[in-house]
Amino acid sequence: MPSSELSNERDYVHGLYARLDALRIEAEQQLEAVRRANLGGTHQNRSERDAFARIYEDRIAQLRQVDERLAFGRLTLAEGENEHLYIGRIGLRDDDQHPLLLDWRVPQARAFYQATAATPLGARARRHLQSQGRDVVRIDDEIFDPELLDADVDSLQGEAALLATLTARRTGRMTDIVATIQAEQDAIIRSELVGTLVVQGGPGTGKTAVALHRAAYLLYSHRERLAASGVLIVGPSRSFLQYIEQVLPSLGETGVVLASVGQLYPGVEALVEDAPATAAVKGGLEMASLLQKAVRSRQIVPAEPQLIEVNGERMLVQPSLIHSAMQRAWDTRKPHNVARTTFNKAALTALARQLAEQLRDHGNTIEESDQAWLREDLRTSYDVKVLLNTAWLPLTPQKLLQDLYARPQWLASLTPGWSPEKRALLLRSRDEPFTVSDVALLDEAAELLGEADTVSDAQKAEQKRQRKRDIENAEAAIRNMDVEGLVDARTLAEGFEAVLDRGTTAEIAAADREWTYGHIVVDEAQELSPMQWRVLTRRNPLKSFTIVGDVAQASAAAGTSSWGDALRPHVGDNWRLEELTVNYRTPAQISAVAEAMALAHGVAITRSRAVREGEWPVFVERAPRLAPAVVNAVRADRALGDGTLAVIAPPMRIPELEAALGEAFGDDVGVGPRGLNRAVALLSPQEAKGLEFDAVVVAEPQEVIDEHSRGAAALYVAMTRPTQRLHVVSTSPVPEGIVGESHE
Ligand SMILES: Nc1ncnc2c1ncn2[C@@H]1O[C@H](COP(=O)(O)OP(=O)(O)OP(=O)(O)O)[C@@H](O)[C@H]1O
Repeated sequence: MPSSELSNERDYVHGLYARLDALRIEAEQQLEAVRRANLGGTHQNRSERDAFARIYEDRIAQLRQVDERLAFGRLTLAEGENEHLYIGRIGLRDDDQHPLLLDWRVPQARAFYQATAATPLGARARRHLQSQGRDVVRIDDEIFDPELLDADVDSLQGEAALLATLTARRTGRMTDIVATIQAEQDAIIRSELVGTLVVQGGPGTGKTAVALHRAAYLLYSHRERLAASGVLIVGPSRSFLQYIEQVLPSLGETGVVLASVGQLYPGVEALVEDAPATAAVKGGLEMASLLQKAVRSRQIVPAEPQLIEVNGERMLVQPSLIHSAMQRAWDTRKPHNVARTTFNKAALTALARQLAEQLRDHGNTIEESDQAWLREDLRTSYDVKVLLNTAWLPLTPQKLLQDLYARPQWLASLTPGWSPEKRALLLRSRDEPFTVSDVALLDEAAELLGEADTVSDAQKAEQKRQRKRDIENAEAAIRNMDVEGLVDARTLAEGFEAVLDRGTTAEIAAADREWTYGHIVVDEAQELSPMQWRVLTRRNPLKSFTIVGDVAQASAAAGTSSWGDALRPHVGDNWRLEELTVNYRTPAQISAVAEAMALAHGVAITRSRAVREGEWPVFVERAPRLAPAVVNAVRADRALGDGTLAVIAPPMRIPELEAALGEAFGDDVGVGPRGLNRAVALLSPQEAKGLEFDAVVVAEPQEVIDEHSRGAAALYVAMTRPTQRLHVVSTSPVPEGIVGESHE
């Protein structure tokens, strides 16, 4: 390759950086000007100024964030004025609005990711630019037009650029892959917004990466539609969210709600997992009808007539009076707490009628106009309160669930077909914290119970009106400040909200159980239980989903082994499937051992092609005592190379390993999500889901398998986390399929 080509690219990219710097300086000056501007002292003016200041600050931050790998590709098109298109992390134009760099998400950039020699999509050649700091250090070309050169085109694009990324050391945080997105991945990222898209692929095939880039792409290309409703990204655990949270800002996207399945019910943060058998029961659809029965059973018609006293007058209330009032409430088909208002009104009217008749019978004159005070007497009567509350008590989801778990007789009366053992799985004391599986049940209960008061509805309506006013104000401010084009009114309005502490769309959405999102991305979706799917479909009535996962990795007891089965109750057969087939994470030697183990244990894995060979074999160590052997394995690994390391062990083994590793490596060791910022993370297979590390030590593999019915899948997950080295340490014979070398 002529070196002048490299120096040409270097010059061009330096030009882009000059433009980037100029834009940043301009934004800094504008920020200064806004801060200095004397807009008068009104509240509105101040919030406008602060919102503008925020926008400039965000813009400056964005321009700084894209400094690394600003431009990474070039497409050569037909000869002419725009022969070369440069692709990068953001779009840049010169002073005459002529494009200098295209944002990776614009339609013209598609060819950069998808062109092949067979279908060049209008491109004659593609060039990958690799940079160090602001300098281009290497270029890789693929030629599609034989006129330019006869070349052997590999099916993986930009091989050198890709391999350089894949072998780079991991930091404990995921990074973006904009520069090296592969064709099969790009097609998924740009797939249309509507409908349900399922992305199936083995470990390390880039499902998470693709899901996050798709979120960024959708927010960019459907901004109008999605900015107001927001995008929800659901992951399996807090550690996973911590791992991915940096990726979206680096893609220029912030208007996204990230939540683990334990955080989907506002106000409850569930961190504890149930034992697998309990999780399986709680995740099953029969819980929906159980909760429905539970609510209904709290609407109680008394068996006997009830004697009450109202202002000295004794009344015998017949069960039929209560039943008729209930019927009126049931006819509304409203949730329990909302229908209760109808019940109370109907019961009070009937009681007032009965009281009036009784008083007349006792010789009093009761006019129509007296009905009002009779009702008031009844409403404030202690006996009436007790009578109506006993029949129809207002309930919270938390209380309903706690009662259900803490009252064995009530549970038994609701579940005549269940065995005592099955019921025992749900029983627990009232003060135990809610678990991850409880979150979907709380949500279901909230749906059945409804809001007891309408204050929140009023608040929501006011929030909506306020948002509309904000947008109108923003439009006016944009006209006044003469900055049309820089920012749209919605973004500025978000700025007002943040400045005035009203919360951004994302914050409001996260706090509102009834919020409906424009799109939901679900990662590790194979782990979701049917009850959890119900929560997500309620949050997404348009059913615009991106669902990524691997049914072979399903290790949760209530997870799924078939997308059709999992999705049928929610979207029927209206979903489309895409598959990813290339493993970018795990070297071939490690994948082969993990796959052999999985196959030997009947796990129906999706085979994938590993993109690279590793430098090391799989290390397998049999030892009499676990903790010292794990410490040795960590030491042996550190001698081979550095980078991030995780010890993945059955939950029961974590305390002894924490003690031993802590003694050997001190503060370098962190347990659970905290470990992601340390040199050595100690995790359960559940916590390791979706993550990756340079090296992994799997402790007691047989115990991982034996732990529950899907233990082999959990072990498969653990063994497919490393990007470089895998060590297996065991005090018992290693499970079938695992072969390797000793450290010695
Ligand atoms: N096109 C690409 N260019 C560079 N790196 C990539 C590419 N695709 C995937 N990767 C990298 O491969 C690794 C695995 O990707 P990711 O975590 O998205 O896989 P996954 O399919 O979600 O895996 P698992 O099912 O095991 O959780 C990540 O480090 C990711 O950045």
